[in-house]
Amino acid sequence: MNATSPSPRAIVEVGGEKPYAITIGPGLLDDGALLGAGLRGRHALLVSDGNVAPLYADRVTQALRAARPDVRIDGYFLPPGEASKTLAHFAEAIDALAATGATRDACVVALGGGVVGDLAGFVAACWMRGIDCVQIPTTLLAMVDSSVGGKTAVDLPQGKNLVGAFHPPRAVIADTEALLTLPPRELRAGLAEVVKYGAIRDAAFLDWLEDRADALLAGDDAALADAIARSCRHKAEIVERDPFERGERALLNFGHTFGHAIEAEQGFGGLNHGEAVAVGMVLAARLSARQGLAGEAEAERLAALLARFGLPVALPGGLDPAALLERMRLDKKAAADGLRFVLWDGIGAARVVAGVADEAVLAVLEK
Ligand SMILES: NC(=O)c1ccc[n+]([C@@H]2O[C@H](COP(=O)([O-])OP(=O)(O)OC[C@H]3O[C@@H](n4cnc5c(N)ncnc54)[C@H](O)[C@@H]3O)[C@@H](O)[C@H]2O)c1
Ligand SMILES: O=C(O)C(=O)C[C@@H](O)[C@H](O)[C@H](O)COP(=O)(O)O
Ligand SMILES: [Zn+2]
Repeated sequence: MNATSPSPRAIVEVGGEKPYAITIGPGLLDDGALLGAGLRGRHALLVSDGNVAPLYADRVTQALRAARPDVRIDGYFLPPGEASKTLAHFAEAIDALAATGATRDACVVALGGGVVGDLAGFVAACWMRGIDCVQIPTTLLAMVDSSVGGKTAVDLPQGKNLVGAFHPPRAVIADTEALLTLPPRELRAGLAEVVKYGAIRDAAFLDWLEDRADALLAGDDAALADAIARSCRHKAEIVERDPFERGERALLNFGHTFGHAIEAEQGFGGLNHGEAVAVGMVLAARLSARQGLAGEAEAERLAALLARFGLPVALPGGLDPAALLERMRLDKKAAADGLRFVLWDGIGAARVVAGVADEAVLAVLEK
């Protein structure tokens, strides 16, 4: 590629009441015009974490300053990891917005993985009842899932994402070159959410993932860019029709009733989100088989692909099934009449199922 030819970019449009674009490609972190297009006012708060900020915060700040010298840019950096997605860090970020004098046209710029994106998005949703948020995801998981769709939240010790808001971003800018510094464990975690799209609604995508597994694991740019764009198209199609999870959006929660219970029961310091979702998807597929909805062989095919991606496919030791079941009662799909699970009729065909007996859930957890 020479200096005059533009970098290859994919753009996925997310429609709905507040439409926005997801731009995917290499070198976007230096594109001040693209990054700065989301800034309406004179204040921006760059939210990042202690791993990502030393790698990318200066580059993004410089690109923004070059494009928008009139904007005051301050930073708020979290300690890395799920354990930072708390009300305490939310309050610190809010204090940073107050200190910067952010007006209602200010922008929160989320530079990092899903932890940064969820927390920063929630900060943007709450400051003066809602200001702009530009998502700049730097993990595969954040590029394929968390930066899109406007679910923002922090965790409580009692459970995942229990305090949050729906607040769609103004723009999503995914620089695929950021994946070059991503630790392999985090790349694998992102692949779990990629597999999810195949599992819930696109059997052909699951075939493609099986074919391209080695390339994806090796960090092949073209395979990753393709997987990101395909995943974003799936998520965009769902969230533009059902932004507030009144219906089909719940399918994106496949594996999450189990997964979130695992993360909370481990105090947000055990499996990471993608890993917990991998285990959760296998458990949901096994529960589907137990309920007579799908065959055991399909659950094993899913488990085999996830294992090939180096993801866990069985409950970690030391977790009590009864305690996990209790955790699930705070799942956001649960209602007065009990738990709801996303199960499947087979690969590519997920649906929400109510009325699953506790005994069936415990049997799958104990197996
Ligand atoms: N809002 C949503 O729709 C949605 C969807 C999926 C997941 N989530 C949330 O996302 C979170 C998980 O996100 P995650 O997997 O990105 O985890 P994360 O944000 O903790 O990032 C993983 C690790 O990678 C580091 N990192 C990030 N980018 C890097 C880079 N380019 N180079 C080097 N290191 C880098 C981070 O510092 C961190 O240590 C969970 O809290 C989950 O609940 C939200
Ligand atoms: O966007 C969605 O909707 C999802 O469910 C995507 C999930 O991958 C994500 O982990 C989400 O944060 C879970 O939401 P929750 O409502 O179960 O907290
Ligand atoms: Zn998830």
